Amino acid sequence: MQRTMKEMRNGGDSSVDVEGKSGFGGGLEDVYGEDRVTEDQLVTPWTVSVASGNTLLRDPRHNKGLAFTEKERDAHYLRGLLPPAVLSQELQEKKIIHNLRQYKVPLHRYMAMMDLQERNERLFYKLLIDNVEELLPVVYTPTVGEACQKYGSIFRRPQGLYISLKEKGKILEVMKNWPEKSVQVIVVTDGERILGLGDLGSQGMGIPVGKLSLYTALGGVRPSACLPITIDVGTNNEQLLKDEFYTGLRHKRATGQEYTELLDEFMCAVKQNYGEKILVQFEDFANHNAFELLSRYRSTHLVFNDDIQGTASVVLGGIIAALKLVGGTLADHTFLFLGAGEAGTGIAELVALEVSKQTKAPLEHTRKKIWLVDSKGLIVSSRRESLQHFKKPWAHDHEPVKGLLDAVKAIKPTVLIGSSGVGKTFTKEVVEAMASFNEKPLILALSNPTSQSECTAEEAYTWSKGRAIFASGSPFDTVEYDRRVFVPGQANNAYIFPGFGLGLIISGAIRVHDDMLLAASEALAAQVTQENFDRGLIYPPFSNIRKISAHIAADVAAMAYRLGLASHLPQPKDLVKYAESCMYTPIYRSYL
Ligand SMILES: NC(=O)C1=CN([C@@H]2O[C@H](COP(=O)(O)OP(=O)(O)OC[C@H]3O[C@@H](n4cnc5c(N)ncnc54)[C@H](OP(=O)(O)O)[C@@H]3O)[C@@H](O)[C@H]2O)C=CC1
Ligand SMILES: CC(=O)C(=O)O
Ligand SMILES: [Mg+2]
Repeated sequence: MQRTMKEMRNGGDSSVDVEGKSGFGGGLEDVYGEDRVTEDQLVTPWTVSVASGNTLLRDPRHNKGLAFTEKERDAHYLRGLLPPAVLSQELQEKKIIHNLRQYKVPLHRYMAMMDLQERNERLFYKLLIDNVEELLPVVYTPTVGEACQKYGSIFRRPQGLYISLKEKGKILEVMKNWPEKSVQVIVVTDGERILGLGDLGSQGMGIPVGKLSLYTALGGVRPSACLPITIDVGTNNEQLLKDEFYTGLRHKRATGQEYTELLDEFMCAVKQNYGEKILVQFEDFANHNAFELLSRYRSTHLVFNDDIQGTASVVLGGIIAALKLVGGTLADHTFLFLGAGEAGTGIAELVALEVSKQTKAPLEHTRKKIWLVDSKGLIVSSRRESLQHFKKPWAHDHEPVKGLLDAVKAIKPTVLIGSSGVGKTFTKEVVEAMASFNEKPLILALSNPTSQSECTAEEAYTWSKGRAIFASGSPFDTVEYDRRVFVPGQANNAYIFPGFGLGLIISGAIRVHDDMLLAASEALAAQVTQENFDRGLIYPPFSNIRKISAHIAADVAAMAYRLGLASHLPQPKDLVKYAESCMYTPIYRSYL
């Protein structure tokens, strides 16, 4: 139904003249009952369909704040609703970054960024893209971890879609409540393993929201195509269950059939609502569900587990690049992991796969140079019977070894990878041992957030006497040691998933294949320049991430075509250019 502008401004009812009528307490008449209505009275919430005037200013997707031009102010009933000054997007950006820098507490910066995202989406993304190295630690790890821990008390406006056990049997209906119809990527969590912080239940929503912000900022996927979802089956976090501000279901986690049925209904609804090619990224599920979900849905849906597969791809990319610094081929190296869960075994398997492809040796053989330590010690064959299925391939013949230090001394790895979620586990003795038999030990402390990092950059460089090649999951500042400046890299799946997802979307891929992960690793490694290597880096700087993502997307898409998994035909000639041309840019549009 077409409405006049006056109707829209008056809330749609042309018979109501709001102006001039006095009401309660000396103000205007409470025409819509907003002041008097109680929760028991029924009121229909509704909104106008054409954004103009105040509605336009309150619509984050279209709001430009003071950047609305004089003509736009006239055309869209904005006169008087804004102060007279007209500010360019660049000037707005300058003001916001200045304001952000005044906040000394990282969580306050996070909240200011979330407010901006809810107020002016394009300005939020422009700011994030133009200041990516500065703002990534704010909207992503480490600050997003603290935000999730405190989500209940900082919660203002809901972001993303909540699907809880209460919605069982009507998930498709719930999904239809989401306002966007052309969704291409869903990031979903059930909140059970949020970074290295454990079970945060429904408060895990910060993670899909943060990851999808990166899909847009780093990978150029349109914000309207991104849907963050949290599945709430309860929480086993006693503190949250007692917290009066907790936002989720207040009972223990559902497991077994109840859990499986809910997830199954969810996965069916996703396809019914958004079609065959919707990408579902599983994020921060506990490992007892993560492997199972991936294997259940990988042959029926376009699914990707970021913690298992994205992490594997980013770490393999870093190791391939690091060979330029440490020497040898991938097959020459020996790997030891602290942590044998999603990240640890995911990386281990992809490294073994790449070595197998390079050397033509069978996978069972290439796994032999990869060792993992879990909370019970080195994974060895005598433990095989009691091991979870994803650890079994790594149970090699060796006498039992309890702690990490003894494992390092026994295995003598050239590459040490932390994926335990437990901070401070790469002790001085461990790093010194690595440096005692490696000229350039490669040390990756992947656990997030910073508090859970296996060691700091400073510790890695100092304890190895400046010889370690180091990267970590959460960022560390540069370190000065022995009058040299060391720049630690960030080994984080944020390098991979935005470009990887873009590659799947632009090729119309219908399934994810391991060869696509290998293609992404190689594309990432190829982006490391000699200048980066000269500074000891094994990852390119995040400031180039859009270009990096375009290259990753192009190579992932090329692999999708090669494997016959692409449905977007014909294949574009120049996939890098095509990927770039598909990327969302957040500059303001003209509304004239
Ligand atoms: N940098 C990045 O891009 C990424 C980083 N991560 C980080 O990696 C960490 C682990 O994630 P994920 O693999 O999914 O978690 P999981 O829970 O799947 O695995 C954790 C593993 O660590 C082991 N572990 C726990 N405590 C100790 C200990 N004290 N000593 C030795 N081993 C221990 C566990 O042993 P057991 O099996 O015996 O319980 C388990 O094998 C998290 O901090 C996460 O933030 C994850 C994904 C990406
Ligand atoms: C980075 C990431 O995905 C994690 O720490 O879980
Ligand atoms: Mg994760």
